[in-house]
Amino acid sequence: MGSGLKKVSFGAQRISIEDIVRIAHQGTPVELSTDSLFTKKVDEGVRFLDQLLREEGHIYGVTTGYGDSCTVEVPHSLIDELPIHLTRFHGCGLGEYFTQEKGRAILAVRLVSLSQGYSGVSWDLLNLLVDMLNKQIIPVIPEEGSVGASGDLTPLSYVAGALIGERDVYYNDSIMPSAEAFKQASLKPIKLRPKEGLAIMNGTAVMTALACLAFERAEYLSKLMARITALSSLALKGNSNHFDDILFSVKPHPGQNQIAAWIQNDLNHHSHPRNSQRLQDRYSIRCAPHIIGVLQDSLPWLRTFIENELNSANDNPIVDGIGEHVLHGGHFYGGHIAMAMDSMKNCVANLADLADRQIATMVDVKMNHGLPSNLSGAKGERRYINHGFKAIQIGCSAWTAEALKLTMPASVFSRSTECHNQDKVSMGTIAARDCLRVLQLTEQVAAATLLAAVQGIWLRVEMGELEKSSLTKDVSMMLDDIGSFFTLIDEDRPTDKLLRETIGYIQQKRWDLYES
Ligand SMILES: N[C@@H](Cc1ccc(O)cc1)C(=O)O
Repeated sequence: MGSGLKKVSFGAQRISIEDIVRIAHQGTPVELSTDSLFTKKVDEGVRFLDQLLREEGHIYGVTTGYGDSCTVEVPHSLIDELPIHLTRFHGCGLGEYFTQEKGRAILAVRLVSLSQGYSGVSWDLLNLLVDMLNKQIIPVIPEEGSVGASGDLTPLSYVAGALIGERDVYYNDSIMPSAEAFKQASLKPIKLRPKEGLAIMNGTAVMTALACLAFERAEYLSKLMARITALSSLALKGNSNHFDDILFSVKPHPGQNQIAAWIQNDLNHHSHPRNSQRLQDRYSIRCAPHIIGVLQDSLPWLRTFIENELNSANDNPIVDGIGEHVLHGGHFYGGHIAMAMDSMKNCVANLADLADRQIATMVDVKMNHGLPSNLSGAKGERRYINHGFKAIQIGCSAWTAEALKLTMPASVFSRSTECHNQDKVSMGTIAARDCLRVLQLTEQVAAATLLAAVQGIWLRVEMGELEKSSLTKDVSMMLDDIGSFFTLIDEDRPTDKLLRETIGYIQQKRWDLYES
């Protein structure tokens, strides 16, 4: 995994969402930049912290307790032990464990923050993070226990713990103590220098990593829902006038117009009606650009929020070694990611609802313009015992309800915690986890609706009501490809494997949608 790919360089360039996604999915190798300003920042940060400690003997988080305990002075003889204690008392994470993929994203995102050069960490620490990513030694991190404002302290303590050889990691297809994995990979755990425990843990890496992974899935879903809408419209003998470019020129949301243009092309709609005789389709077809467009128009600001957080020194205190300042603030606060994730999950769940309404229309003879009940492909007497897409449509109702239920914003559930030191927190990590779950559920509804629309189109062709030759090249190619793993449902059969396969294809972005 990973070898042979172009390395992602940390320290000088801005890192993109796509860089993090590549590292997560493909294990793309990483390296530290040799840029002279970056090198100087790291060198000076380490030097300045040592000097300050020698000359003044007092630095928050180095010679004091943490957070509310900052008034506790730590005797110099115990300073070395302090960061180890930070990693250990935060070892209380619960819940499921993040997958290796997510773990890789988290490691990489923390490395982006530390390689801004404002955390006062050593080359040994940065190099070990790079080695762990390149040798695929990935901390096993529990998902729960972060309020997302004093940083993702608890989950990130599993990164810090792994670096010092005390926690479990995924390595070579098994889970083992990091000390053992390091031995097998000829690496050595580090001894944390003063402030390094805080530097690893005091930031937003977990929520930001999840946000990067969520973004690329949402971006694809937006396009996929445009294609599914076009296919649903074809299956339903819908009215292509609803996506007319003159119509959309009078409402200037660019993302909405992009979605309408894609659907218009898919429907081969090129002439404009003088006075349309056609009836108006239901909102789940007619207003699809207005619904998908909200996500499409949000993608640019979501990207800005996520990538600015990603490329920040989200740590406390900030160590400016060159200017010789230790600056105390709240850069571990994940408010932007919390808002991005709460907003994204709302936009995405609306797509689940949209697709759910489309499949509901296609299976119902009261609304589907002459398609068979439940889209069943059974003929003659066989029709009496076959139920087509009935249960799949019921499943969509369940997945959609679950997605909609999760749209409750997490960011409004701030709780005062840690003896009221952290009296306002972001809950961004909870928002990001919810967002990923909403994405999964929405991909499920999208897969079901995609298959239903394809079945509907095949039935229309069979009924002689749709000419294959009237379809665009892109739509035909996608239909042919889907035909390679999905055959018309005429006799009832279990469809769980087919659905899972289709969801997998969505997550792998199997279809190059609207790229040419
Ligand atoms: N995030 C706190 C530090 C902290 C660390 C660990 C804690 O358990 C609590 C607080 C700060 O920088 O101010």
